Amino acid sequence: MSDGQRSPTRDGQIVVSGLTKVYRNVRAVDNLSFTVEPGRVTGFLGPNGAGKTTTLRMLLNLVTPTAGEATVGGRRYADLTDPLRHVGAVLEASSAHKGRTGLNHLRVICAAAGLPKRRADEALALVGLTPAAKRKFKGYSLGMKQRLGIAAAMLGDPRVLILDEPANGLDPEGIRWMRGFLKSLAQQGRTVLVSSHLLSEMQLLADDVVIIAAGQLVRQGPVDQVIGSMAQGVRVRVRTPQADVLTAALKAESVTVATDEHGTLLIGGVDAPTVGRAALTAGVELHELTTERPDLERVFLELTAGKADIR
Ligand SMILES: Nc1ncnc2c1ncn2[C@@H]1O[C@H](COP(=O)(O)OP(=O)(O)OP(=O)(O)O)[C@@H](O)[C@H]1O
Repeated sequence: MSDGQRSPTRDGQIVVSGLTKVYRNVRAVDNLSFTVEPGRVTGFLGPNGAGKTTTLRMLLNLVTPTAGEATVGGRRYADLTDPLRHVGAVLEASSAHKGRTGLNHLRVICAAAGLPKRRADEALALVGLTPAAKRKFKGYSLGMKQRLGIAAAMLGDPRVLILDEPANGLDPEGIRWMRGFLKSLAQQGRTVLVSSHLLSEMQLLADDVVIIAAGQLVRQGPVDQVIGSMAQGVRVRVRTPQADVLTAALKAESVTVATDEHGTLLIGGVDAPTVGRAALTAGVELHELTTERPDLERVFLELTAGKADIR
């Protein structure tokens, strides 16, 4: 890596260590520590108000921490000699001068950052916006604005990309494009840190997750491991007009039976064929019998339950 950026920390690795931000009466981020590895997409997840944006802003030196620090490749963002060449960031839907074309918008940034003009054309091509290069920003759709924001972040060909809710407002095709694009950046060995509320999308996109709630770390690790760590894994979902009879029949099998708000039974510790046989033996009519595997959404809701309050 250039600029003598060597350190015991791996190039492109993000290390957040004891990071804390206290506003007047709220601990927005509370002694938070985690690492983000290069070559992987890391989903940064948390309920509303968990402290995700504040953390990302501290990483980018836009907010001063009350305590702790965050480094990229062993250096604080403020200490990077040429930050745009190391870290690209997309914090909110891109804004630009309304009358300026997408290409000119990027050229202005290149000029200000001392980057060659051709990077504007390259970055536009990278996000598929070349056909709209000469169109004015005011005519861009929300999806095109998001792409332009990413193009701006890629101008310095950074090793690390940080995005806050990049899928916000995108249509399904836009979301699919974003997924492929971010995965390809990780495959090139870059570090990709993405905050999002869209848990089903994160399950498709992320290799690792960092889950926070109320400013604190709740869980960190590869998505598969985090899902696999669920106390109750696979469960059987049953709808029946004779829930009491089936529950009594299953008690003998020493299984756990819970009921959701619609009266559907959620049965743990047993497989679907066993439930089906118990129902047949007890003469119970079934309207649904399905095996439910844990997913990121279920894990997230279980891990952050009761911590999603507005602070
Ligand atoms: N500038 C500020 N002044 C005072 N409080 C703030 C400020 N910025 C954030 N907060 C508070 O800090 C907490 C964390 O906010 P933050 O925006 O970081 O959460 P978030 O996880 O990004 O939320 P969301 O998912 O809703 O965007 C919230 O309680 C918020 O009200």
